[in-house]
Amino acid sequence: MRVDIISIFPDYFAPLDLSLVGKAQSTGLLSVDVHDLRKWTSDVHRTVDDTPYGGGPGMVMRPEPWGQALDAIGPGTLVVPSPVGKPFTQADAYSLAQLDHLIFACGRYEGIDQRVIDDAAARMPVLEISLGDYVLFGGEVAVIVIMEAVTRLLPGVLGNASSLDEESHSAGLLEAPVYTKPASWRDRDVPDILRSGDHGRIARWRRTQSLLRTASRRPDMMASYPPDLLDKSDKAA
Ligand SMILES: N#Cc1c(-c2ccc3ccn(Cc4ccncc4)c3c2)n[nH]c1N
Repeated sequence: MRVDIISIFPDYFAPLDLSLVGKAQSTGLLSVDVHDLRKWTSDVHRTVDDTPYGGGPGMVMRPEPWGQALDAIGPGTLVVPSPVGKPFTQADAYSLAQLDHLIFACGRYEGIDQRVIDDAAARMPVLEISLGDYVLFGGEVAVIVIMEAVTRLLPGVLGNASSLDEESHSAGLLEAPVYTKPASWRDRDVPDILRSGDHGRIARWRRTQSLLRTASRRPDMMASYPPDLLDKSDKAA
């Protein structure tokens, strides 16, 4: 997978060289290039913003530098983090992980001139994505989140690919609680079932915990969980 990131704060993406994203790059599963939008400005002040037509607070990102940047880097699938985007989900991460070339456009100020999105959409797929219902300063942190969610789904990145199957949001439910040694810590013991060695019972216990946790914390997920996937034993949970 090839990833290009365009931002006025390219140094923001240094963390992508750490952890598994960095490993994915070193093993050739992923190539990440970060571009400074100001590279495509032509004035002495390298201006990327201007006042909004129609008035209003703040500044808007000028279309010209973005147009030239996307002409140079595209085509690919353009991902634009935005407070008005579609909420990002694990399903979106899976979809993005199938693609060959992602281009992330990191806006700042009050956003990017709408004509940049419209112009790009005429020659490549454009996805406007929101992390959630709160307002950030810009798109950079969203790109780091999306990059982490997508990269961990690339074949070969996670040592134990089966861990993807049962983790939260992949199976449509929240995952069960996890424990490790010691068996007792501050007078709190690991549930006996997890130390029983009975993998069938352990699997049923985890399923029950997953359902209980999801019902308690995310009734919205329970409501959209396919009823036919709830078997008889679950109904007793
Ligand atoms: N993804 C995502 C986001 C953003 C976000 C993303 C890109 C930009 C570029 C500029 N801003 C600042 C801004 C723009 C418009 N209105 C208010 C503030 C951004 C916010 N905020 N909240 C999210 N979940």
